[in-house]
Amino acid sequence: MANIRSRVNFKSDDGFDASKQSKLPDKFLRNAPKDEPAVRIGFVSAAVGYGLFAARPFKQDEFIFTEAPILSSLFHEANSDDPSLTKCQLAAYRNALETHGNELTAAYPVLAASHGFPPPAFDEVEPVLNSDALGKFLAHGRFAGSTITREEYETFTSKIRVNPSPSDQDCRLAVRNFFRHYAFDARKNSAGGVPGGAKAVATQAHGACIYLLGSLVNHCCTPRAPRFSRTEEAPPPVGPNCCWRIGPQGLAKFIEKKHICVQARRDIEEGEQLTWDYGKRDLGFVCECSTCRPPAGSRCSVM
Ligand SMILES: C[S@@+](CC[C@H](N)C(=O)[O-])C[C@H]1O[C@@H](n2cnc3c(N)ncnc32)[C@H](O)[C@@H]1O
Repeated sequence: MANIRSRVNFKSDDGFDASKQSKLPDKFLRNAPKDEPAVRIGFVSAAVGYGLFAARPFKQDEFIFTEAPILSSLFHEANSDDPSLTKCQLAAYRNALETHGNELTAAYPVLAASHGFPPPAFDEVEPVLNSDALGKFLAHGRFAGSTITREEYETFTSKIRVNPSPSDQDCRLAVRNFFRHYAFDARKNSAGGVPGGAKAVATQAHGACIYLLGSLVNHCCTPRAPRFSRTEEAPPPVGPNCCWRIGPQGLAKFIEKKHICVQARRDIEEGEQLTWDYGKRDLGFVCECSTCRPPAGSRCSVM
């Protein structure tokens, strides 16, 4: 994918060098995530796109991974039409493309296509998906590659429309939409909620962050409490299995400013998709989660 870097020629600096932030002195590490394969990227469906999957079992409350942002910028849903905000977001994306073009294009092919970069062929993208490239911002926990097959990738990317000659305005709109769906509010002590959430407030001091892996976690609706009698067997666990927080708080002193930390809400099996509840009423997409569409044969526990 050398063509991406050689074609990218933008100048800007969002001033955050994640690679310098990812190592902490041991004294700050309290119960940090284990440094063994934690997550892998996989394909959920053509409608949902990629997702993140457990590469090993996790116990309830276990820390899964901590990751520095690949890019950060300003974001405020209520002011998302403000040209100065979209200008900052575009500059941040272009800046990140210069240094991390291959990873960004592999992780977010739709956004790249809106900037005129067609999805790379599977043979080009597979080494990126399968190497540590997508896990390069992990401070704790390790990336275990991808399970995406050629067929899945090609089916997914064949539906992506490339804008052959995007204007600056096209690019700004695409990046704004991207921030709505992928950015996390990185205010001190933010947790739970939703990437690009309505409460996301961004000023110079509070950036909105995109994470190579963290931003690939999909939404799952929280079911209402299941009703079952004492004699009945408890239904299998459903609903979101993870939660997140950004920045140091509580006992998790190992979390750096602007780093996202992902934690298990309940026991998670190897291979299970990681999800959390975006918490928004208007999600901006038709929900395909396991609560709304339980797998065939499973008992619905939403009452
Ligand atoms: C934060 S991204 C998650 C990663 C995304 N699947 C991808 O491939 O880039 C959020 C986007 O993923 C899709 N998505 C996430 N959860 C979904 C769900 N439960 N049902 C349908 N689409 C979902 C929507 O397109 C949403 O805008």
